[in-house]
Amino acid sequence: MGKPWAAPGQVVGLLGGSFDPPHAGHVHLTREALKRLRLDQVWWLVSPGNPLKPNPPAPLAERMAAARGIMRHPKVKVTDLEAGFGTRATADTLRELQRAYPLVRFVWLMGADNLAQFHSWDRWPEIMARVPVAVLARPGQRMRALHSHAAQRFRLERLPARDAERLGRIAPPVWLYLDMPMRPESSTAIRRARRNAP
Ligand SMILES: Nc1ncnc2c1ncn2[C@@H]1O[C@H](COP(=O)(O)OP(=O)(O)OP(=O)(O)O)[C@@H](O)[C@H]1O
Ligand SMILES: O=C(O)c1ccc[n+]([C@@H]2O[C@H](COP(=O)([O-])O)[C@@H](O)[C@H]2O)c1
Repeated sequence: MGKPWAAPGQVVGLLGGSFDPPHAGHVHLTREALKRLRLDQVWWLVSPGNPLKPNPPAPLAERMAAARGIMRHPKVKVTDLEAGFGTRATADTLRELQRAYPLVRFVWLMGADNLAQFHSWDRWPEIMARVPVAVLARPGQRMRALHSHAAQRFRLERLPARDAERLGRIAPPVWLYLDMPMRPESSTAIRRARRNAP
């Protein structure tokens, strides 16, 4: 796959995930982020494998094809950039992206469940230092996320949601939590339902 392109100064949201499989919750998060954060683009980073998940996901090509099938929007690109870089840890992926696209402004997007365990990610403060972070609501995760270790440690760097449009142009560390109409889908639930299907 060719590398995606962004013009100098563009603000590009990054949604990293296993996408095993991709679902309507991912699409919803992406559309909300595009609109609320005024992003020029969103790039999905379909992960070769989450470093914290012991079981390997479905083959990358399968997840890429499914992601391209479900996420159709002119401003969204589904990528396997991490496979190309040979990175798994997000801190490494961001370093490579910033090296490859020095004039692009990246914003890390994630669901609230990921903020709740963000402090277990490899070199997570480096991620906060590299890019603004937007955390989007996910059912049942609001309190866990907002009381998480990462939220507490970076409480002074939290931007109010009303300033969402500015997030991508503020120097990190900076983050915000965005409430939005929530979607219940999860890949775990879909995999379970498929396993139990007759
Ligand atoms: N329904 C949803 N609402 C909001 N964010 C979501 C939703 N589903 C996934 N996300 C976010 O999308 C990103 C990628 O998610 P991922 O591919 O792990 O899907 P998942 O449904 O959480 O998978 P799994 O159940 O296997 O952990 C993560 O930041 C996650 O928080
Ligand atoms: O860098 C890490 O240590 C790290 C630990 C857990 C998850 N991540 C990233 O978080 C994103 C969401 O992962 P997942 O598996 O929950 O979809 C994906 O881009 C992973 O690579 C990254």
